[in-house]
Amino acid sequence: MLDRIDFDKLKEECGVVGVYRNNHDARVDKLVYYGLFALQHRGQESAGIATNDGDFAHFHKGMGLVSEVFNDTIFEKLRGHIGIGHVRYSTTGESYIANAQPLVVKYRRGSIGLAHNGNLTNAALLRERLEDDGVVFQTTIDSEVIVNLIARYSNEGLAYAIERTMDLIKGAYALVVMTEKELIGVRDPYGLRPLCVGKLDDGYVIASESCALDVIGAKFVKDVEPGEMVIINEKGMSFKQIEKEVKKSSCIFEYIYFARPDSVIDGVSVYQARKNAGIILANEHPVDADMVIAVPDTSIPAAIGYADTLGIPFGEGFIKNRYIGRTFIQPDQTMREMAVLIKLNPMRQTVEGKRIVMIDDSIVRGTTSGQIVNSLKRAGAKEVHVRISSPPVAHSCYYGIDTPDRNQLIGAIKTVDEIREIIGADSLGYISLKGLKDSVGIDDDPFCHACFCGTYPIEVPEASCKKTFKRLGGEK
Ligand SMILES: O=P(O)(O)OC[C@H]1O[C@H](OP(=O)(O)OP(=O)(O)O)[C@H](O)[C@@H]1O
Ligand SMILES: NC(=O)CC[C@H](N)C(=O)O
Ligand SMILES: [Mg+2]
Repeated sequence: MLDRIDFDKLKEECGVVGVYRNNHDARVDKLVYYGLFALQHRGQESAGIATNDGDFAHFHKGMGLVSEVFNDTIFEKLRGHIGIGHVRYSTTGESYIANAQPLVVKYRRGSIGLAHNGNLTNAALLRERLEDDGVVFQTTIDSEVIVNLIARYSNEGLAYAIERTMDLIKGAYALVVMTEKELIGVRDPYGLRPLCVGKLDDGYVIASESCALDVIGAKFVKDVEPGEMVIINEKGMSFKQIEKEVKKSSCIFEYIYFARPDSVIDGVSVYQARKNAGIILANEHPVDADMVIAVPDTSIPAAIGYADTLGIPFGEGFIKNRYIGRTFIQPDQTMREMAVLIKLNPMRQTVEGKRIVMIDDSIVRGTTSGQIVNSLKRAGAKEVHVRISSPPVAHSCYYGIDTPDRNQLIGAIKTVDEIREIIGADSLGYISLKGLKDSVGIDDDPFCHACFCGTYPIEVPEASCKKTFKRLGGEK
């Protein structure tokens, strides 16, 4: 049997988009599609679009990339002036078609479509309670708990149902929810996952990142605030603050790695935050070298900031094969070891004989750094100094990043010097947590940085981990 290598270790986060057009004869299918296309970096396992024409819901979901899942025949049936879409990276429940989103449920009041980015920390418990009440689940994802609760409370309208549901669900969620009449977006009270709103000439868009608004010609209106709901219907767009009690704790990893650099999240340009991190990293860990290189693509802005600050030329040290998908079929163990090289090939022409500073955004298991430092040396680099624009990842995330068990996190089990030795670097420096926070530059530390410091904004009961869900779902 062929072996599969997972190239995307912590890559994705799920992306959501919702579009509402005032004219009931207008269609949203292509707008949702292009919005999802812009959010593809957030999830590559499955993609789906659900629309509503005012009377009926239509949907299509499939495994793979947005471009692989949809075609003209499928668009034919995705009629309607309201629509939502989702690209998935699984956090609770396996990656298979039944777990693809959006979820669409039909019941006596009509239909509810829901797309979720994030991860609930009490889904297992809520699911058990719902099952005790006779609810039957069709998927093993946490998001189905949310849609069930919304349906249960929907006798007084969608906004009320979501509000009631928010009293019960805990954890990370940025949702877009749709009925025959309206589109609602909501961000959890901690604001763990991003969500923003834009305006079209004839309607509105809600999306995980502002880059999705740009591609469909929507004008950015605002970020949805933590605990805030945006309600879009025939009366226009309105906002309602649901919860204010907790301290904002948005995921700082969005700035480091997840989000696209052309997005602006909570008023901060992701590109600028990454570049600032490079500048701060240069001040915290300078080194005498001939060339600064990035591990493409995420760390390019940080590498530019680092190079500019120390007056060292920035160069291209790797060529990235852009055609590698989520998994790569490997014939044998020897090829397995070449996996990272297939993705990132060093440029002998630029690195040979030079003292190189290699900037990457993070070290999680240490696989990438270990293999590419080695490959740079084989390509003739005289010295390789590694600088990382985030602190050591030493704690698992329960809010939507698929970081492995703690004992697989190299930052949790090894010292910086041990890691330097393991990856074969001549020196290794990580940005400090303070430096990272300063790079984003928002006062009062409105971030979750539990993966670095181990302080979790929301309690994480053992039973809520995804393994429990896999068991509940009877999966392998
Ligand atoms: O220490 P590791 O376990 O190797 O994880 C860290 C690496 O993973 C990510 O890259 P990834 O290859 O997932 O995606 P990218 O090409 O978008 O940077 C990240 O940018 C680091 O390069
Ligand atoms: N990465 C995510 O946001 C995942 C959403 C949801 N928990 C799922 O597994 O489908
Ligand atoms: Mg990388």
